[in-house]
Order: sequence, then C-alpha cells, then structure tokens
Amino acid sequence: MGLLVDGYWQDKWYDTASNGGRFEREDAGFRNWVTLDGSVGPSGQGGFQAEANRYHLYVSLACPWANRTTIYHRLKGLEDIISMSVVHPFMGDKGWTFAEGVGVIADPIINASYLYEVYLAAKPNYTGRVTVPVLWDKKINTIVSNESAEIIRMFNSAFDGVGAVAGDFLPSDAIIDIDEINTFVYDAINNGVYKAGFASTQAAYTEAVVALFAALDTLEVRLADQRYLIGNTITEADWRLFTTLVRFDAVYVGHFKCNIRRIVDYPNLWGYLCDLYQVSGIKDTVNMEHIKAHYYTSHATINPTGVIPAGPVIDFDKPHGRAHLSSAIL
Ligand SMILES: N[C@@H](CCC(=O)N[C@@H](CS)C(=O)NCC(=O)O)C(=O)O
Repeated sequence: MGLLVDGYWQDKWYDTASNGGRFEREDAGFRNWVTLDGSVGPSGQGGFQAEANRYHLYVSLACPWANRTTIYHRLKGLEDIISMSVVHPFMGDKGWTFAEGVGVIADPIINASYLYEVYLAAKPNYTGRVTVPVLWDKKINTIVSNESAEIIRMFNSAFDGVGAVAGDFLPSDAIIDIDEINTFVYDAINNGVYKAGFASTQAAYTEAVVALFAALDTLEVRLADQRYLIGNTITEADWRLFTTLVRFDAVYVGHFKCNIRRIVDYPNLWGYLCDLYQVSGIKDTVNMEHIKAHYYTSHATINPTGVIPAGPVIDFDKPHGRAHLSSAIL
C-alpha cells in the first residue's frame, strides 16, 4: 500500500499518528464529469461527452466504492458501452496490480502491470493515493474521475442517449433526501467501518465503532415500515449502503473489529440486504472470494499472517420477506 508523490511511488501505510489514531480519507484527485453533450459538469473540466465505447472503468471486485460503479454498470446495461478491467484482490507494496488471478481482467488501454501506471499516464507528476474505481477516457487519454459517488451519478443518466437501459436511481424530487441520508451513511457506515478498522488508538476505534452501530440501529428502525431508505423505490442511497452491508459480516466484523452485532442479527437490515442482493444482476457484482482475499491479505498491519478465515456461511438468497412493505405507503 502506498501513494504517488510528484509521480514517484512511495510505499506508505495511512498516516493516523498525526490525527490521534484516526483514519482520514483523502479526497479523490480527478473530478471531471461525463455529460450528455460534453458540457462541464458540477466540477472539473468539460469535453467528456457520453459516447459508446469511449470510456473504460477500472475496478476492484473487493472494494465497496468500486462496487457502487459495477452495480450501475450492470443495472444500466453499460457492459457493451463502457469496457472494464478488474485488478487482483491483493494490494501489496505497489498498490493495486493486474497480476494474473481468477477474476482479474487485464488492462487493455496501456497494458499496465500496476494501477499507478494508469494514474501516471493521465498525469505524470500525480500526487495522491491510487484508488479504484477509475473512469478512463480512451479519446483524450486521461482519467475522467476517480470518485465513485460521482461516477455513479454519471452512469445513472449520462449514457441514456447512447444505449444505456432505462432506470433512474436519483429522481429529482428525492435528491435532497438522498443527499441527506448519503451524508449520514457515508460518515458513520461506509467510511465508519474503515475508521474503526484503521484506527490505531483505542479511543479512535471506540469513537468510530460506537458511531457505526448507533447508525445501524437508527437504520434498523427506519427500515421497519419502509422497504428502502427513501420510501418504497430503490434509489442511489440504497446502493451506497448495500456495498458496505454485503461485506459486513464476512470482513468488517472480524478484520475491522466491527463486532458489536452482525447484520444478520438485525432483522430489518438483514432482510433489506437480501432484498437488494436478489435484484436481478446484483449478485454478479458481489465476489466474496475477492472481498475476503483483499481485506485479509492486503493489510499487514492489521492481519500480519495474511490468513483468510474460512467462514462465515452467509445465504443472501434467503427469502427477504419485505415485499409487503412496498404496497403499504407511496
Ligand atoms: N473516494 C474514493 C475512495 C476509493 C477508495 O478508497 N478505494 C480503495 C479501495 S476499497 C483504494 O483503492 N485504496 C487504495 C489506497 O488507499 O491506497 C471513491 O469513493 O471512489
């Protein structure tokens, strides 16, 4: 694990010492937007028009942030419009690689061995972490964005005129509510598991884990009488929560010490998780082998032996029992 500094790779673990043992996530470095007509988006520069076969997506199947983008790639029918590479689950001294392995899809763009080469191809003097997901533009030969929250908003609608399938997970009348719940879920849950797992003091860990379970408790109540986070249709807010929940019992409980309760112990959250998992196409985006291998082998400071646990046995295909909720309100 490491980062690029002025275009040179440095092998460094996260700096938590300067912040009382707390993990702080760095902002993504590339923030342009693909738009329908190439006009500038909410940030960055314009010139990235939606076109079939112009863009390439780099993901890890282990990563919850990248999983947001693979979900949209699948649900919006972008497989034939946006090509995709998959990194090896082991992230070692030089970060993500395209080493051979089950499920790895090599880089067809610059034939990179390491993901950092892709960042350098876009910006030779890049400084920052080398993260997935990455959306690459094959026409301008640069990175459009490495921020999953924004890539999924592009995928939601920008490609609708060039072959994406119908489906809107960000209805305009719900954006304010979606943004509000996203902020809560991001801070306490999506990033909360990392804050607990990467904490290097007892106080920082306790602060994060208590906030995490308080947030899960709140959502358990919220999901008692509504099927999804925003009423009774699936929105972006659900997919953003899903990618953390689906990894929770297999890796965050053990590896990140988020073990006050498991998701399977929360009746509503568990049913909700199974409900989303059973949406057509979603289970294909969940690769438990990559998920477990990545976390348990890549963080030597947390699990020095790199031994991957055998369990737990989880059946996300169980009847979710939540269909009746969607006929209740609206
Ligand atoms: N803000 C980014 C965060 C992505 C991220 O942190 N990805 C992790 C994998 S789960 C990564 O690539 N980490 C490498 C590193 O931090 O060096 C996003 O949501 O797209």
